[in-house]
Amino acid sequence: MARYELVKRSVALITLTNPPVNALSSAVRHAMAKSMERALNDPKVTAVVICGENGRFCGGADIREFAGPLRGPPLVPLLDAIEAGQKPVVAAIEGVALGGGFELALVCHYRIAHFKARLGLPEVTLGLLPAAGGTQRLPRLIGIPAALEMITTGRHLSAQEALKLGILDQVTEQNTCEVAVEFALRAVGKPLSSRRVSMLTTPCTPDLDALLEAVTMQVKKKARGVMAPLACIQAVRAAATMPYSKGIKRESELMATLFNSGQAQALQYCFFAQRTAGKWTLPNGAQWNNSKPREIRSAAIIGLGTMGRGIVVSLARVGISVIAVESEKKLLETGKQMVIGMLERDAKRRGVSASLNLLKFTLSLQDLKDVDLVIEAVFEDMALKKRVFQELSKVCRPATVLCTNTSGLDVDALAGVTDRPHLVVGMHFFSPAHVMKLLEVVCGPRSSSETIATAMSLGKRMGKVSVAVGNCPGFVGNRMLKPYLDQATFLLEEGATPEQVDKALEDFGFAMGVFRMSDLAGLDVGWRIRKESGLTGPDVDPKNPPRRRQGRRYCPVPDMICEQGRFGQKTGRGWYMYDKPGGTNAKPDPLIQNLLEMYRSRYGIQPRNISDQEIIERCLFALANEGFRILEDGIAARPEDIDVIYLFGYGFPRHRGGPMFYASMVGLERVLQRLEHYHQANPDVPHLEPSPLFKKLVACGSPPVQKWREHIKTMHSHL
Ligand SMILES: CCC/C=C/C(=O)SCCNC(=O)CCNC(=O)[C@H](O)C(C)(C)COP(=O)([O-])OP(=O)([O-])OC[C@H]1O[C@@H](n2cnc3c(N)ncnc32)[C@H](O)[C@@H]1OP(=O)([O-])[O-]
Repeated sequence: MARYELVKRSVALITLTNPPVNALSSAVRHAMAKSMERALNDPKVTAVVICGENGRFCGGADIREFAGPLRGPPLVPLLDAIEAGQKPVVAAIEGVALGGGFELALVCHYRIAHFKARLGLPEVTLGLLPAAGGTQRLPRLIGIPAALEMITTGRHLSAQEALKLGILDQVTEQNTCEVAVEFALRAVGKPLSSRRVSMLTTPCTPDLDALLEAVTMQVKKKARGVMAPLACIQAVRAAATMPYSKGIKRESELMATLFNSGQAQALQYCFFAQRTAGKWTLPNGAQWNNSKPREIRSAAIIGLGTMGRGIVVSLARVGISVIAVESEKKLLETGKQMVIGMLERDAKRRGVSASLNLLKFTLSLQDLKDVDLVIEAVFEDMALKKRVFQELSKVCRPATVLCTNTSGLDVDALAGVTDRPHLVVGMHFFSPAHVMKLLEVVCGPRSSSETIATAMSLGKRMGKVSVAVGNCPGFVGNRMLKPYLDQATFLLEEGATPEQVDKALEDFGFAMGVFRMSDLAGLDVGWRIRKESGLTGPDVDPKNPPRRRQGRRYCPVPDMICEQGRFGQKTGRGWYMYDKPGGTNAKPDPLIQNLLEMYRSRYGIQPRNISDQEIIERCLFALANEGFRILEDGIAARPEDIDVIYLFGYGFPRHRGGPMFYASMVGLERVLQRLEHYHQANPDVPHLEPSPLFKKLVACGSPPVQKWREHIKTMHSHL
């Protein structure tokens, strides 16, 4: 857990050995404490160097240990003892120094880092604050403004930036440990008092109150309802206004409040859920660590609409050659100009040169004969997509992987028209594809494990959070959206307004309420799908009772809105009104208010006051209920996968953990009761009927999310 060696006859080299990130587990803290004691007591030792094995200094406290009681020596006294020691201690930072790892570096008297190292205090992203002295030492070292920014955002710094800020003493391109040992030898005998960061005086910040106020407003706006950044600000204020001994107490009080909060649990759950999602597994035993992905050097995108353009950019910026195909010259030219502009802006932002030489634009599918992988991103029309896949079968070499970016159509039906169903897989990107992190990899029943591995690995390479899901209408994300959207429109019928529903959801933490989000996405897509499935339009049987379709409650208000040409932001009118087509500033529209009033009076609906609690319960419990059905049907393998999809694709607030985690935090029994209550009032809304899996989990005593998998026995796993 920590290796102790004597090098150059007088330097104690202490190496943290806790792969993969040398987290400060209880065993590591114990070994560190013993090693430090030995170094400080050994007269042969004149200086100490601390480093981490496998090119990684330290990833911080062991997050897995947060769930249980504290075992082993606490971190704070251990760090204090290092700083107070009479022999110079040098941190040799390679890879990462994050969280407690960064705080460990801060108590060392000197810090040397490899030029590729990254440093930071990401505790805030886990719902915590740097409570091993970080909030008190860092402001003393680099001043309040820079420390505040680092601590409240959790941003990782490059070694060069850390050097400029005065965090590091030296950055090296050579072997960091060897450089640190030489440095330590030179430091022997030099006075240490000015190197003990806790003894420094925090540099004075003019207009401290105004700065703290401005940052407070900023974090409140960015992360509505999130506690940790606010606690971080209070802790940093203590560094500016209190002596170290008092500041450290304040830091620890604030940490205690955060540590036991539901928000910290949710955020830590998200950290692990994101990593769990990458570990896909199929019933036949194939999984992430035994299936080899194909190497993808070249790809083709068919269709240069919004999605296609974003996908081209995502591929080209990670160095993959892309052939972009359109059906008409004009569309090709427009798409080309837009892609080039997007790539140039992206490259400028990242300070690199745009990889335009990787792009080729063509009108001919014949040009795709040698590519490794194709992603079809044409209009959402099954007949059109089938034609494209048939054509691809003829044109592409037999080993080319064929992917579809459909947002909900049957991937296996497309596989069926090709000569290689095993090489067909869904890659469902989210709009805008070069920005949104989520990728649903849709596994058809015939997709081979190698094909799935290839799509998952390509997603990772593009910086996406990829989640493997089964093939059913809407897959996971869009399938769950239906009950959520239905509940929102039913609430309008019953007396709510779009702005009231949105406000309740935004106060809950969503970046955007459901109606604002629908306006952004465009209302016409859903309208077309409803028309195609006979829910609205001329094909609806006139004998259908009003507000009912296919034996279920149905709200026609979204259709009425579309019939007026209100398709959302793009037409300047939707659930809200905007200054102009393409405008983003949503304002409540009196016309919508009138429409709702007329609609209610036409159907004799007496509007009632609807509480925010009812809005949240009906929208989010219906969402989670569909998640249980998805687990039952084997479309998602784990609740973590569903949560990750909602966090990265649908703006679900991270500090609530995702719909499934949120349901477990509220208490499954309570959610079940509320769903039963709403279902009784709406027996014609099947989405409100609690799923059998949900009831089973409650009957089993509502186990924590991580244990649900043991209770899920799907008849047919689609994964
Ligand atoms: C009083 C105390 C105050 C201090 C508080 C803190 O320090 S709070 C902490 C502040 N520190 C942070 O917030 C840093 C959190 N960590 C990271 O940001 C990244 O892991 C990374 C940048 C270190 C490496 O990225 P990468 O893409 O190369 O690798 P990867 O991300 O895939 O991880 C590999 C494996 O390591 C696991 N694991 C990782 N870290 C920890 C941990 N601290 N603990 C336990 N486990 C950890 C991770 O789950 C995964 O496990 P799996 O799935 O294989 O079983």
